[in-house]
Amino acid sequence: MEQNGEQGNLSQVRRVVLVLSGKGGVGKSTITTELALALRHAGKKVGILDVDLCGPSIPRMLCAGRPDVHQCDSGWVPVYTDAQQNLALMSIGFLMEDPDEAVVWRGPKKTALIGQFVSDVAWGELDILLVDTPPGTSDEHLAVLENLRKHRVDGAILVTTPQSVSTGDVRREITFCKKTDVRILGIVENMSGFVCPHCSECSNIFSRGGGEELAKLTGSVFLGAVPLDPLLSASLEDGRDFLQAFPDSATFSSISAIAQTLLSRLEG
Ligand SMILES: Nc1ncnc2c1ncn2[C@@H]1O[C@H](COP(=O)(O)OP(=O)(O)OP(=O)(O)O)[C@@H](O)[C@H]1O
Ligand code: SF4
Repeated sequence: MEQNGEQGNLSQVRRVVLVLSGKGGVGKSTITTELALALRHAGKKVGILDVDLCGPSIPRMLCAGRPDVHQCDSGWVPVYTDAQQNLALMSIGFLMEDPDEAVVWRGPKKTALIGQFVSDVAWGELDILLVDTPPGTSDEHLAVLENLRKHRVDGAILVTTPQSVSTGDVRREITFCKKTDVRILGIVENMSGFVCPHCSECSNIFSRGGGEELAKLTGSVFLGAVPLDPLLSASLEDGRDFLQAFPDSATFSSISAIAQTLLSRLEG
């Protein structure tokens, strides 16, 4: 593919933020999607780069389907999920004919593909690009970092659940960020309490507050907690904008507050 100069495709992207989690299923893609929507509601021009090869779920959450992606002179053209073109998405899933094929790829093939993918999207002007990575820490993460770093990486958000805080997965992420010199913008505790679908009362079915405690212990910032909310999972299944549909919910307030704290961290 014709290139647009060194990392030219990211040259108009003001902030680049990685979203990491110690293990799968903790809601990393959910938090990426909801933060992107909250930032867009706050008037920002946002992009999501979904490099989760083994489970590219963001297109489903944003109801983007499997579009034919096109190339222009400067790279792959992202898919816009809104009429105003304020939320751009590029998923590695768009480029795979068979979504199961990545499972059998060997390490070098994965890292080469990810490296090229990161460099080859024609983002245009963006306030923030959120990068949804695979769970854990791997060579794929290093390939993402190496390629983004030619332009910039402003930091990482770590997503955890109350239970995984105690298993050490998040600590490994923190060590990864420290070793690779990536600024930790903060920790998000997801599935923190359960919102009753009948009365909207939030109950703590698991322990709560572990993310905040971990943030204190490791000298990181606690960005906030998001409850397990059946209305949120239903919205994600339908590809509906939860923040637009439920602006009075406590979950809406939590997500918006996290987005605001993130913005001030990026400015600070
Ligand atoms: N706060 C929440 N409230 C309701 N449902 C949630 C919440 N967070 C995540 N989920 C649901 O949990 C499931 C897993 O979430 P998600 O795909 O975001 O996890 P993940 O960490 O990105 O997983 P992986 O990286 O392994 O693909 C999804 O079906 C999502 O809808
Ligand atoms: S929180 Fe209230 S409405 Fe919901 S299940 Fe419990 S008692 Fe019923």
